[in-house]
Amino acid sequence: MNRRLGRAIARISYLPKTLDLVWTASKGWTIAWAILLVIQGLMPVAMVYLTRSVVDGLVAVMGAGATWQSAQPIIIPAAAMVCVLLLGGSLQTVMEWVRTAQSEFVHDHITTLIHQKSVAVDYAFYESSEYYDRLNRARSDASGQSLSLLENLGNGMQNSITLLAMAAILLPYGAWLAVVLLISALPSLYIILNLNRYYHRWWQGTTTERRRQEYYDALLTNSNTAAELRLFNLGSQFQSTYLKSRHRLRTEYLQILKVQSLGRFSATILGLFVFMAPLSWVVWRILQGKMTLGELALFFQAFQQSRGVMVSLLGNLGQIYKSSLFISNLFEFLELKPQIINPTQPLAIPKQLKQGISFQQVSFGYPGSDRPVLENFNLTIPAGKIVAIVGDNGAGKSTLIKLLCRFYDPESGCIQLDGIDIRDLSVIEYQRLITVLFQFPVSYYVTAAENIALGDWSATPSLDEIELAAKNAGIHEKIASLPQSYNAILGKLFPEGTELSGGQWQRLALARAFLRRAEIIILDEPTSAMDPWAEFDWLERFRTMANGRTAVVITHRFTLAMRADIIHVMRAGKIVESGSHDELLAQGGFYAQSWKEQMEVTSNVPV
Ligand SMILES: Nc1ncnc2c1ncn2[C@@H]1O[C@H](COP(=O)(O)OP(=O)(O)OP(=O)(O)O)[C@@H](O)[C@H]1O
Repeated sequence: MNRRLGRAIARISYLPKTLDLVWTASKGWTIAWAILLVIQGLMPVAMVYLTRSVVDGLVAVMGAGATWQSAQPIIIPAAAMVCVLLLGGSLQTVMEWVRTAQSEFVHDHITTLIHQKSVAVDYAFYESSEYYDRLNRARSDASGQSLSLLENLGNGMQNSITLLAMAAILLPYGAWLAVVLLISALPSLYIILNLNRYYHRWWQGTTTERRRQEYYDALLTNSNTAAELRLFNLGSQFQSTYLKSRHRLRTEYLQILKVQSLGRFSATILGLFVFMAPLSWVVWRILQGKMTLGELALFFQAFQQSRGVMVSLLGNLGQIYKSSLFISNLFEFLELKPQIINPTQPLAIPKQLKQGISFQQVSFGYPGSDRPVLENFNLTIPAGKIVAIVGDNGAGKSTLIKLLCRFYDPESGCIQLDGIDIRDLSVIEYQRLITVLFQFPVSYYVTAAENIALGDWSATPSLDEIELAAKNAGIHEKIASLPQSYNAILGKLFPEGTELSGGQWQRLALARAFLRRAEIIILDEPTSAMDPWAEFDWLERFRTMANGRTAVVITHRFTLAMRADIIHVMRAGKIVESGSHDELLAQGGFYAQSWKEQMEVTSNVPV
């Protein structure tokens, strides 16, 4: 019970934060919205008063005989009633406009916050399914829920204003009427809050399942999977998995809807019963001649409207509760704290590497895994050298790179750059020293020039610099042959885009690296999409770029590894052999054996 209360309070505590968020996103529109709310809140009360004046006036006219003179007192309240009705109609339109503008601003603000957080969190988050659940929950209609919360808060206030004013009107007829009205609301309130909590718990618990649906939807509709899906005839298989999952969620959701509808229906019936009691009392008073017909009209309108307002106030409270449950997901996401943080007093980054990089007694295992990938691991990468790391699948090569890029920190031991622990350096400045050429570089669907400029975007490189990088990487001719040359959009996602081959995308990535001019170059199977001739050409270009810089090449290709100054052979998280190509061949160990096998396979001739 205490825990439930604690959780409820924690969620309600997001309310001021949500208001702050909406306020920051759209100050002017929010003020306009608040003014409109107050005006709209007072309008029903005005209507009730005017109705009484009109009805009492009519009764008097009918008593005195209908003449122009006796009808005069009715004209002003009747005209005022028409004005209030007209105002109500036009305010509704203005309110819609204000709400739409406000929602646009709030949506953009929330999206910006989510984007900022997604970029700021550790890379490690992207390797955990829990993160995706959180992101999914945070994104799920966050702006809609914030505005719904605000709207319901506003409507709740508007309804409260109306209700208080109505209560004031009813008070002369007996305080018990207001009490009846309030008490009748309690069971409904309980039902509404519980239903919302139940729905949210279900929604939260099914996040992974909804993500699975999105995954299968993407498999069925994505260009990456289109070829294999057709060849392996996987369409019906994926569709059936998708539909099974949809069936489960749909059935559960419809069940919840049923329970919700029943709950709301019971609340309405209860409210109607409560309404009967005061109404019977009024009818009885009129029969006794203790109330006028105008008072009957006033009472009926006031009580009927109060009941309507009460129902909608309850709805507001339920929605506020529901939205705060959903918005808590957004704030929980925004509160995620990165583990890779800057030191309070970062040391100066070495201008040029002199000694190099060294892994010292590094131990590391992935979060949630009890098996370490590296244990007391030592490795030296001398400055200005090209070092290749070869090894079988799962040996830990990529893990090594992730540690070197500071995507993760070691559990023990350290990685040093010219003798400085990289944790003592500013993360951004340190990562600025590194260029990584991935096996599957990102294909940015922007222009060719922008694709290259992204290598050093903050320096706003000139077209000459971009062209030089493209020439160095051997992709200039291809770009120049496109009708719009460097302004050509690449990829097929957008109109008039030109698709490149895998090897051409890899060359474009090399051009980015040329432009970045980083001190440390990391290559993760960078030539996997190239034929041997292209690879040879690429390697020559890479050597030009790497000249004097420190490079780490991860590869299964021995034709690539053999060009490195030093080759390390990695197996099961350990370096088992080190040396130049010739030295390793002479050792006759694992490298020599693998070399022989690979040469036999590629040439089909025993070596
Ligand atoms: N994000 C992760 N979470 C948990 N375990 C992981 C993660 N990434 C890799 N591993 C595990 O760590 C071990 C080393 O993986 P790593 O990717 O470093 O190997 P690799 O040498 O690069 O392999 P390959 O040559 O196949 O790319 C493997 O057993 C793998 O299952």
